[in-house]
Amino acid sequence: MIRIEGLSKSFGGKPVLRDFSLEIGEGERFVLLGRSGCGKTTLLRCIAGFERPDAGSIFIEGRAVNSLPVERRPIGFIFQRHALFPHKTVYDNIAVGPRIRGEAEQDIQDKIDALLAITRLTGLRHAWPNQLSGGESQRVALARAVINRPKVLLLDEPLSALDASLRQNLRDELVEMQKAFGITFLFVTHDQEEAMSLADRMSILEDGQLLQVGAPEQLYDRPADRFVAEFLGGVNRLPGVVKSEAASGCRVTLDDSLQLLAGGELRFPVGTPVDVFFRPERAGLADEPGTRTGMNRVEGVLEHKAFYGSHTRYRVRLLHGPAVTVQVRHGIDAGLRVGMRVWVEVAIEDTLLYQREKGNENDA
Ligand SMILES: Nc1ncnc2c1ncn2[C@@H]1O[C@H](COP(=O)(O)OP(=O)(O)OP(=O)(O)O)[C@@H](O)[C@H]1O
Repeated sequence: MIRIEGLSKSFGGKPVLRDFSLEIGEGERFVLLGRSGCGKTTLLRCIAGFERPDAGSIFIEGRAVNSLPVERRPIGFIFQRHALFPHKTVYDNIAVGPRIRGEAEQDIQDKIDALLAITRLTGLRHAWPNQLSGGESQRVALARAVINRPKVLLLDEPLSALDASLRQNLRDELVEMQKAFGITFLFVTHDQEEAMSLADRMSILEDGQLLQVGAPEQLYDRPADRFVAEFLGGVNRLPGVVKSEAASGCRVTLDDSLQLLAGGELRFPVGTPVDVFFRPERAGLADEPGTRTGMNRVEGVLEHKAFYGSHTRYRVRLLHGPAVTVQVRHGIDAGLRVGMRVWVEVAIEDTLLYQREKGNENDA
């Protein structure tokens, strides 16, 4: 549905997008995650036609749109600061597009009635924008963006101005509406949780290019590089050196007396300075060394405990290494007390390996 080939865009000689390419399938929800200023909005503005790329092509349904003006592209957009017309009611705000195109008033009314029902705004059709909550105005913006039945909807952090609980509800609603309308979504955000919960596929934009494209679970569980791993959630990082290769992965020494087996796809030659990564919630804690196979076990002292309702986070000072964080589901950690000797357990397959960053090679 969307194909972008070799897109480049600079501002004042500073490259923002560099030879950027991406394909998004029909009806797919694709989320682009990136930190502030990485070029997310610039990309959407190029696709929508507000910005002219320096190089590259944009195709929608196989048709090149580079030379089409904004209003001729089959695209709807919702931006972070959507502007509803303050002196128009909800109904009239949604009707703006079809009225400009000269559609019959009865047809417009039928379309808006259906949209108001889907967006749960029927009771607010005569309300004014200043009478709406943040979530309601965002739903009006959505109805307004999709009334022309665009093939593609571009969403630029549309939920970021809302508070956390509302954001979560609206995310679920957005997914339902996207399925109901059958529209292809390209959603950009700097919020990793939002990205993962919305996406069929996602990617991270950094330095004007994509780091890894895939399903959220794939990026989270099998990050292609350390930047993706760190961007998508908490990680423990233990510096070490590759000692030997084993059938199930690389054996890494962290300290003369501590070895771990890392089972990710990334393997490095013996002697390479590496970082072992594992996520706090993929680790477990035990008060005695367990016997299950396929696990790394590291001994330490439980230093700190914080209860979060659904889970508890522990800080464990390793006997032969730094402190690590372990997150355990509530109810399965009975009996663990600060000061105790414990064993941190991480499955070999959840123990990932990345080459140490330049400049930190002597960390271990
Ligand atoms: N019209 C412009 N003129 C000059 N520089 C610009 C222009 N638009 C964007 N930039 C610069 O390009 C870079 C990328 O901006 P962009 O708005 O695309 O980032 P973003 O990832 O959407 O950030 P945020 O998450 O903060 O909205 C920034 O450094 C920004 O200052």
